[in-house]
Amino acid sequence: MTFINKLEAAWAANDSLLCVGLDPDMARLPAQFQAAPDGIYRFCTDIIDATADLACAFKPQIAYFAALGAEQQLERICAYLRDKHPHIPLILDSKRGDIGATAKQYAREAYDRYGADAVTVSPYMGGDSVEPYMEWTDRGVIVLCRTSNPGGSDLQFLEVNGRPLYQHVAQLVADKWNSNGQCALVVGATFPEELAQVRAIVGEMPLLVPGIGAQGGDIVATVTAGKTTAGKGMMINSSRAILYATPQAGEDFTAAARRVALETRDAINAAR
Ligand SMILES: O=c1ccn([C@@H]2O[C@H](COP(=O)(O)O)[C@@H](O)[C@H]2O)c(=O)[nH]1
Repeated sequence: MTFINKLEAAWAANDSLLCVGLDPDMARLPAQFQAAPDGIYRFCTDIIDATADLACAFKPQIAYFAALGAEQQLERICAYLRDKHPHIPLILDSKRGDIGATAKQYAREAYDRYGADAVTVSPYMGGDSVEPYMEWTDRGVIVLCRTSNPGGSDLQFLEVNGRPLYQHVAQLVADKWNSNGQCALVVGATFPEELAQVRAIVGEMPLLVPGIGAQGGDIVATVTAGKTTAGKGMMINSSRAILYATPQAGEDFTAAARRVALETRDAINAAR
């Protein structure tokens, strides 16, 4: 099954456009995990089990693991997800970009080592730098287009031939790079007008949309701008707001994460 098929099945099975981000920050983990050698693995798998029926994808951000030398725990988390929740797509957020020979190694890292269904990549080294990822025809290649951070405007908003650069990226991916139908784009929820522009350019192509939750993006504006005609087409990511949800009376961290994930999924669905 391809990444796109798996994503479509997860959208339907869980009635969800919510992508749960896995960004384990040691300082914010519950105390019982901070001292444990496999604390990151246990924290992330607990979050996965608490939210798997509410999510259309999980997205570990590799920096949170690599910074702690915890790549082996990430490998185990990915294996756990594939084993226990095989119908939920795994997106490795690594935002790689390099010459083709090196990109081939990054592709092996994402798809072989971690078994990811899809990986995020930078477009700024051009077509030959993303080609190696495309050779894995059953996997997804999610290209940075209009990122959620304020500084994304420094380059992505530059006018080139009368259009902002991010629109050229969207057009290039839609017209050329997506010949196998395996591409998606990253577009931030913090910029709904640009999200609507990208949707108009790329048709039904899936969009990975970070920026709700901790970054403050508006869910209704995001869904209105980014949904396809069928009311789908997005993986709307929330990481910190779910991982570190403040427990209410009687809740532990998994119940709090589940409550916020449920509220977020339902708020997204109400706007579809
Ligand atoms: O434009 C982008 C691209 C990627 N991200 C990543 O998404 C999550 C967002 O985390 P929150 O806690 O929900 O803010 C994180 O892993 C980023 O690296 C992004 O935010 N914006």
